[in-house]
Amino acid sequence: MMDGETIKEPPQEWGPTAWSHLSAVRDRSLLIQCITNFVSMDLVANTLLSVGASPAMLHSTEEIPDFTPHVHALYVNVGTLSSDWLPAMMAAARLATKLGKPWVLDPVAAGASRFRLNACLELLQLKPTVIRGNASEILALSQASLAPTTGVDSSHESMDAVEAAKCLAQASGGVVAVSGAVDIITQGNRLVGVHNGVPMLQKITATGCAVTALIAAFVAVDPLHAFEATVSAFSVFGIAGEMGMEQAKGPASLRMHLIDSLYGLDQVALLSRINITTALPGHDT
Ligand SMILES: Nc1ncnc2c1ncn2[C@@H]1O[C@H](COP(=O)(O)OP(=O)(O)OP(=O)(O)O)[C@@H](O)[C@H]1O
Ligand SMILES: Cc1ncsc1CCO
Ligand SMILES: [Mg+2]
Repeated sequence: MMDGETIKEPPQEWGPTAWSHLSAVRDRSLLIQCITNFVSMDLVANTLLSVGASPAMLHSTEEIPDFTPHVHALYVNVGTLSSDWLPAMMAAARLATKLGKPWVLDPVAAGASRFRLNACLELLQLKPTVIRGNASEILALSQASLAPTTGVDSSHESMDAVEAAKCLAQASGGVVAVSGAVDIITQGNRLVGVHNGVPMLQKITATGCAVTALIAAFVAVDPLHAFEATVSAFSVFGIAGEMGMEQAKGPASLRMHLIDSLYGLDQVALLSRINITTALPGHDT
């Protein structure tokens, strides 16, 4: 293989990988510190609880030295960022990095303001294990796009951000994930697409924040394989969305059935529904 060439992954391996990650998360009572936005706190906490993890929404700077050393992973989400929250995000991320704990960044609306973009760039310096955003956020962050985004929703398709994601992964040294109809996950010379999920997930606020929290839990069980953990978390969340949609009447009931489906997801359903590709249309892998 030539340097820089993308490795072709054997897709048949992903079902057992995702199942073993979900089983490990369920078995281990993982403590996940979440410094997340006000909109997402409820869905993030309930998503983590549904897979057996313990969410803790502690965001005071004063508590970080006592608490962060005990967590299995840290989740930082800048959705409702203000200047008084940034020091806690930075301190927690710095301590997690120093202690060798995985931490995951959700750069919500990264391009919406100079303040937010600078905050995200400062957080990037602290080497997140995984960065998960929508296409507009990843484009803004990788500075492939200098135009401001319109808000927290994506105005781009995830495929638009493939090259930006690869650049950001190389620059940051972490895993970069772009959510969308196809979730793109990349690190170094690896790249896969997760095709699970339903469009209605976009009609529930904070499902992106929730899948990032799930990634934090999955990475906590397997910090040395953050790429596999991230792909697994996306497929589990997407499958739960598909199964939830079979019972839902609209976004509000999908939110409820999504959580129930995450809680009840079994091996047979996961193995039969997982849909992962390694060759993306229009991208020569
Ligand atoms: N068109 C689609 N088809 C299937 N699944 C989708 C689609 N768009 C998004 N998803 C899924 O919805 C979830 C949220 O992704 P999305 O890209 O909407 O995040 P986001 O924009 O960061 O959301 P938020 O900011 O509200 O948290 C992911 O699990 C993603 O796979
Ligand atoms: C709607 C909204 N505004 C800031 S954060 C957030 C939740 C989705 O990211
Ligand atoms: Mg988001």
